[in-house]
Amino acid sequence: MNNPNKMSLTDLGWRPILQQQLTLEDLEQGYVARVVSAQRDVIGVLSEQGESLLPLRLFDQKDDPEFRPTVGDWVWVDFEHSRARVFERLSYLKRTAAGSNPKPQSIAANVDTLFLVSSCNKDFNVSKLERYLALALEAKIPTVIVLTKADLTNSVEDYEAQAKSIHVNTPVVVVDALSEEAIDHLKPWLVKGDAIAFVGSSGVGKSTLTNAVLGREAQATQGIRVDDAKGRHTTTDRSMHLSPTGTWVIDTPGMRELRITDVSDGIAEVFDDIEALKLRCKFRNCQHEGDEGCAIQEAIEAGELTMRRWSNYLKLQREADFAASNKWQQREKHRQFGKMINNHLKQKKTLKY
Ligand SMILES: Nc1nc2c(ncn2[C@@H]2O[C@H](COP(=O)(O)OP(=O)(O)OP(=O)(O)O)[C@@H](O)[C@H]2O)c(=O)[nH]1
Ligand SMILES: [Zn+2]
Repeated sequence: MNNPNKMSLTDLGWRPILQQQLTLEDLEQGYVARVVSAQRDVIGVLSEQGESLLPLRLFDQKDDPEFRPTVGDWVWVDFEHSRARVFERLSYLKRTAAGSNPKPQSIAANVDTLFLVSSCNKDFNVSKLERYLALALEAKIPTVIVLTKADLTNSVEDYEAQAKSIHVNTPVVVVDALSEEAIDHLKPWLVKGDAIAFVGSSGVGKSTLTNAVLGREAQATQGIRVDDAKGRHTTTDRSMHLSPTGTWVIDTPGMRELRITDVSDGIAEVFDDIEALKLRCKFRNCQHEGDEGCAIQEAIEAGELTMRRWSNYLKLQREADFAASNKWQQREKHRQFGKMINNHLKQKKTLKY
């Protein structure tokens, strides 16, 4: 059957480094595809063969929320023998759902550029941007901060300067997302074959920018409530769309649920200034609480480090430590349970023979 959605691996965003994960045998027995949509039991993929739907049960990793295929993933499929596997990811973004037993949920894999969207109004919050950026850098995704609603403020420069102060290597662009030029500001990152994604609070303009990149009429965007600067949540599906210029846009649901999981590396990267200062404290075990020769305290007094940034660093670090310890406790619980079962089986065996 003629499949209209046949695409070359290059157009799908294939990277030579992924080749290392393929054997000659793999290529003889199966094919490589990219996941463009994910539902509960089935994923949609595109490949040189065209478009197809694959049941999740083909994958060994199907029961692990972190390793089952998600949007953006590369997969290898041997349909004849009902086998499939997910490639090791070049980047991976997940979130932790709320609740007493938080399970990680995949947001996207192999994203090339993440646009962290906030707007020049009450949504703008440096500590929140630092939090998102820590997650993005932990996920190993090059990130750009996009400030929307430039047309609704007189203090664009002020917002821009604050955003730029977060991390030297993270570019900041300021746009009126409704204007025709908005897309020009994002052009440097809209590379053919690359996958991009917009994250940020509800109502900041993610759908508007997505529609601009995809060249489609704005749909499903909703009016923002002026009084509390909160928009309604309107984006729900999780899939990857192709723009007219060949860039893939991964459409993610609102990320209000984004929580700090185990992101100590991301935090260290966002706050590299603080990490560098800590090395300059007089004593190696400095608690940075008024200790003699504390470089952190000195930087705060000199106005080089804001109390806000320091407090947010401590707060995010505490959350990350907590998440890490929780993870360890969960693993320990599993280990103990496994041990109990083993002992039980052993006992049964002894009884039998
Ligand atoms: N004036 C102005 N309005 C904007 C701008 N960006 C977005 N809006 C408006 O703000 C509202 C919310 O924009 P959306 O694109 O739906 O926001 P979103 O981030 O996708 O929101 P969710 O789907 O809820 O996550 C819409 O009414 C947009 O038209 C901008 O730069 N300037
Ligand atoms: Zn110190």
